[in-house]
Amino acid sequence: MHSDTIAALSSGALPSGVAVIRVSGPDAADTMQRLCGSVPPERRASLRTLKGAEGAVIDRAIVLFFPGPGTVTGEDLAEFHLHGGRAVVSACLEAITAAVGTRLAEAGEFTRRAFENGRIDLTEAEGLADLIAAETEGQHTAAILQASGTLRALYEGWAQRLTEARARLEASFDFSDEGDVGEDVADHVQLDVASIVAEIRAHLQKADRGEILRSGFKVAIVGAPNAGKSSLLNALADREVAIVTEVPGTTRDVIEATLDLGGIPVRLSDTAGIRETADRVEAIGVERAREVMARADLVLALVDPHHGHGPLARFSELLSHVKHPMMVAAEASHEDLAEGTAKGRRRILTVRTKADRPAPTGLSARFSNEWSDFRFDFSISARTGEGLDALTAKIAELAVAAAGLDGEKNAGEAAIPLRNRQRELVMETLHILEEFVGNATLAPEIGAETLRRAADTLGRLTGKVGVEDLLDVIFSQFCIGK
Ligand SMILES: Nc1nc2c(c(=O)[nH]1)N(C=O)[C@@H](CNc1ccc(C(=O)N[C@@H](CCC(=O)O)C(=O)O)cc1)CN2
Ligand SMILES: Nc1nc2c(ncn2[C@@H]2O[C@H](COP(=O)(O)OP(=O)(O)OP(=O)(O)O)[C@@H](O)[C@H]2O)c(=O)[nH]1
Ligand SMILES: [Mg+2]
Repeated sequence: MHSDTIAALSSGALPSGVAVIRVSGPDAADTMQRLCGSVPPERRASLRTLKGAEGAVIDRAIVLFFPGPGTVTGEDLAEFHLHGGRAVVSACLEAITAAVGTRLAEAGEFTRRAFENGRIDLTEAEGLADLIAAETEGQHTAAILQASGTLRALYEGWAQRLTEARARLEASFDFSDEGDVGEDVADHVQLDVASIVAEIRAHLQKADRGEILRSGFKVAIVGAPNAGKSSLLNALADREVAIVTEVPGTTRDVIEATLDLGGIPVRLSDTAGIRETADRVEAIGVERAREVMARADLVLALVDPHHGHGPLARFSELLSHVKHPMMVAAEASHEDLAEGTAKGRRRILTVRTKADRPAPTGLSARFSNEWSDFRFDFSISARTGEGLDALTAKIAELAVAAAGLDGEKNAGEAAIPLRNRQRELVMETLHILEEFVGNATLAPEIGAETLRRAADTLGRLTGKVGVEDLLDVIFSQFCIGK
């Protein structure tokens, strides 16, 4: 338990309709007494006139007192729901911190106390941080699950089973001269640990989804210069994010816009038109376009068949820069293209642009002929909006599927490691357990020690084991007042 009492504005930017100041610690009741003249009935909203040291009225406000340990922080907690003016709030904070032993809270300090007092574990604290940062429905859902303990239950469950397995192994040392008994136990423990390993592997496979929920589903808009890439970005973002001109080679840098599609943050990157170029700046842009394409979860390959941006073979060459095992448009069937990720490849959608313009004739027909038989996934016009809804719906569908929000509804399965910290420790646990599984020659004493290390690593995930060094990093990422 802490001996000092902390206070902070826990609501948002001022001025606001109402501002909430929270006070947590042994002097919370005292603070209430000083400012209100009495401590209101526990856990009941009460209207009080708050006064400062000299008796000046600070505000007439709603106040609440929650006695510990049944509170968010596990300590006595006082709340002042004030009129949200800057002077009101600063006068109130000043009056609160006038007492010796009461000070302003640091970022994340309320949540840190909740953790230190055993009200929540580290994964739940991380879930709370994500909950506050959540901007889309998908992020919201994942954060709620994590804040309410789905990861905790999973990791504590594994740690528990490992501890039991180790206990059985250790008990078997004593029987080792009785031959069979020891071997029998060892076999069973091997089976148990193997099934935990399988569960951990399945859990880690969801890490990509966590990454998508946290940092967004990445969509690269690529194609030859002038294909209409920037126009598509602007149309989807519904604002003029990128410069559009009739000059091929207009876009040189990567331009990003984030949309909320199906509850998933979708990060669109408009890129420089890909071509051989002598222009140094444009060449760098083309290189960046290739990098963006290689990292994308989805590639939108745009073609304006009116333009002589080269034959189908060049388009294939373009798509060959997609990092995953290659699919060449000229060779791949339409179905192959559409089934991109289903076969473990990056997904590519081919998009014909400028659908509002009449079919090409004359000179340009020479180039477009090649495309007349090509079956595009989508045909759009940034100018008229034609086809944009269908394309958007497809992107949303793919983003939702990639984030894994379309299937499993039960909480255990939906538990996704969202953070690098979580992924790395789960990975470490897996590697330790892999030393154990299938290693029949391992001496039981060493096996038991291996299981202990794995359980400890899980303990670092939930914060049960040696994480002092981590706490400053984790909690400083919160805002003041949380
Ligand atoms: N005004 C206010 N609103 C808030 C918070 C707060 O601190 N103050 N919270 C801050 O994060 C969240 C709510 N979190 C809370 C968590 C536990 C308890 C609590 O009193 N728990 C007790 C009793 C539970 C019960 O009555 O069922 C307990 O767990 O023992 C209160 C709020 C969001 N809204
Ligand atoms: N008619 C018509 N013109 C379009 C459409 N989309 C884009 N354009 C025109 O095509 C030209 C090129 O558009 P951009 O969006 O700048 O093309 P880009 O692919 O970003 O080109 P770079 O940045 O040079 O690689 C501009 O003159 C646009 O007005 C469309 O749907 N219909
Ligand atoms: Mg452009």
